[in-house]
Amino acid sequence: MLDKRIVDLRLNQLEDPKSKTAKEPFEKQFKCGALLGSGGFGSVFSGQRISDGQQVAIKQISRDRVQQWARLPGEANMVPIEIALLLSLGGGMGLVPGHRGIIRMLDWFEVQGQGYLIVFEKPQPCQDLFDFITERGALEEPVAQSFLKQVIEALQFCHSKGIVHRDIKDENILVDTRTGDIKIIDFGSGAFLKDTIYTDFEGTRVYSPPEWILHQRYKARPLTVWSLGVLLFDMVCGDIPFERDADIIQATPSFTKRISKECQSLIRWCLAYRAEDRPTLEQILKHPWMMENSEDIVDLQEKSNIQPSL
Ligand SMILES: Nc1ncnc2c1ncn2[C@@H]1O[C@H](COP(=O)(O)OP(=O)(O)OP(=O)(O)O)[C@@H](O)[C@H]1O
Repeated sequence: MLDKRIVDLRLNQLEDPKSKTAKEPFEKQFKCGALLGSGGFGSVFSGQRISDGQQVAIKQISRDRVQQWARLPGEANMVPIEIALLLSLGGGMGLVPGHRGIIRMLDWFEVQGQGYLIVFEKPQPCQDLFDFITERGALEEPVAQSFLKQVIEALQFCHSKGIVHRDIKDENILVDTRTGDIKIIDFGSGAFLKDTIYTDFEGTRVYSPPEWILHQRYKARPLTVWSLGVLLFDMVCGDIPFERDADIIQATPSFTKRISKECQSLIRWCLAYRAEDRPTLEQILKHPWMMENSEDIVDLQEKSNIQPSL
């Protein structure tokens, strides 16, 4: 984890490579606050936009930890693939409309010689789904259904833009604890979508499918659907189904809570051993468990302890 003092120093040393286009430097536009979380690729801080006080999240990425780079159209320099993917997803910068289920990138900056800063919207109040489940325990099935539906709709949008996330898990989903709306974050392990085989993977092993564990090969869509099976199990049981490689390749989840037959059947379908036996995203949305009456959010709040505010 990076020391806050060092980060402050870094923020003070910022140079904006696009200053030719009269863009204000980072430190003139944003104030950096407390550490929100840190992981494989960097650290995320809360912050504020100086012009209007809007709450933001600032992700600091060290150059030496970037695994994948991409070239932006018309630019000579490479950028971390997370920036390229977020630009393709639109929403925050430029004119491309985004999707309500995907976090909006408000801006990004290069820190000369050191790395990058990405500024995101920060829903208020919000909590990542890992913390949400840790605090409240397993979710009621209607709440899990609402979250899964929103995640799938956001993923369909990503796929329609030619992007695969590759690291769907509870830590990468933000919950607006007032409304129950979710947003997918962290495209740092993502890629441009292709129909052929991938042989690289920087996502989370316990969410990865048997074909990756056994052969280090996978296709994007069945990998995504497997991770949704792990996520759905995690939501309704309060923890992930598999910890060890040996359990992943068995592909037989043991339910630790009383879960409806329909929900179990959907989880088992997503966690089919053979990639070709798993459902598509469209088939998941049409599964009988997903078609069960989803109550409106007021009802969800009553059922699930979603708090009016934290
Ligand atoms: N826009 C945001 N608003 C609020 N919190 C956020 C936001 N983005 C990230 N966070 C918090 O910071 C944590 C880390 O974010 P993120 O996953 O993007 O970083 P990372 O370095 O790629 O982490 P990892 O390597 O663990 O995936 C998240 O789990 C979440 O708690």
